Amino acid sequence: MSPPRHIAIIGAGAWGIALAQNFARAGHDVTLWSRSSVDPTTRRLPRLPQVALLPAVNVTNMMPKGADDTLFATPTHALRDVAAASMGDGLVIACCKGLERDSYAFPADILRATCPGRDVAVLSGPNFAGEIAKGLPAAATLAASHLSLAEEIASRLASPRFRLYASDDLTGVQLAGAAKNVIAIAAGIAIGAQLGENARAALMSRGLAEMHRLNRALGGQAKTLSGLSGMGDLILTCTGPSSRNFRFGLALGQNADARALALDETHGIVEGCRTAPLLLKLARRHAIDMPLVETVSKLIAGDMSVAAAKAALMSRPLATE
Ligand SMILES: NC(=O)c1ccc[n+]([C@@H]2O[C@H](COP(=O)([O-])OP(=O)(O)OC[C@H]3O[C@@H](n4cnc5c(N)ncnc54)[C@H](O)[C@@H]3O)[C@@H](O)[C@H]2O)c1
Ligand SMILES: O=P(O)(O)OC[C@H](O)CO
Repeated sequence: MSPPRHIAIIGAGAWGIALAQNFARAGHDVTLWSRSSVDPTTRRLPRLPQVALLPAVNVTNMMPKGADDTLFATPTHALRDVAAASMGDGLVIACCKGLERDSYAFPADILRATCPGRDVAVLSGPNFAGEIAKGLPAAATLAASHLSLAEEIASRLASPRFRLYASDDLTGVQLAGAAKNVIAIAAGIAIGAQLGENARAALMSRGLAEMHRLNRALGGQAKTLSGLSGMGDLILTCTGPSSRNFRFGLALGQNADARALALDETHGIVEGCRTAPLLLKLARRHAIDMPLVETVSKLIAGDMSVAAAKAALMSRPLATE
């Protein structure tokens, strides 16, 4: 085991709380920052009153300073503001999955801009927060600009319950993390609209093909998409009923008022809703065809019905694999 570190987690939603539990259990000194005020007597967070944190987690609404490592677990759209307010000179790790509006920046690019001079890494993989919080076994990719840096970070943050695999492919890891949420919405729609398991598998495979095309254009490595942050997270999010992206798609496929649900962040962020139109624009900038992402964007915007989406995707010109 590596020596305990002072770890700051920024963002006290499902993922921030789970990461705090994980690192506290592994023996680190953890400070969890919540933007809402915290009740110090119960150590419970007002937005998630059912969550009682391990005693080793120090909860604060003052931005922690002097941490060895700072992990950001807010939604992607909030990252720039909270990272700009973060203090210290230690490593910063993006744990959110998505793209920033207007800039189309991935989380690590946002951290590079807001935390100059600090090492930047990304943590991404098939990880439902609820399972991590319980200490169930899991694995993820830890990416940094150099493999040696990624390996060093992985070795000091991994634990017997949470294995970390090092990667130097920041682009591939982040593209996969952003895109799988969009494909998971498509998978949920297919199941919600009773289009069948064959349709879901086809959407996952063709979604992966779209991810490969954009990944190549952005300079990411193909092998990343076969790994934990690629296939691993795609499988989990498209098939795990606790995925919020999948559940949102399910509701949309069942004709429920899913758009209102997605915008209500008290049920947790559905990152794929924000990501879909941004990913489509990013793809168009690189002249990459992403018909599935385009279709999901239209469905989310209410510009297409599920029946029309099914007809459009099934009548596209036949292609090779
Ligand atoms: N939940 C998971 O299983 C999981 C796993 C891996 C990665 N992620 C990613 O982590 C990120 C966060 O997800 P989550 O599940 O914790 O979401 P969540 O909706 O449960 O929590 C989001 C947290 O961010 C805070 N927040 C929102 N806007 C903010 C702002 N402008 N400034 C400061 N804080 C703000 C909210 O108060 C809340 O505490 C997402 O990008 C998600 O894709 C989630
Ligand atoms: O609940 P979701 O759909 O945001 O997915 C959570 C994680 O990203 C799964 O790895």
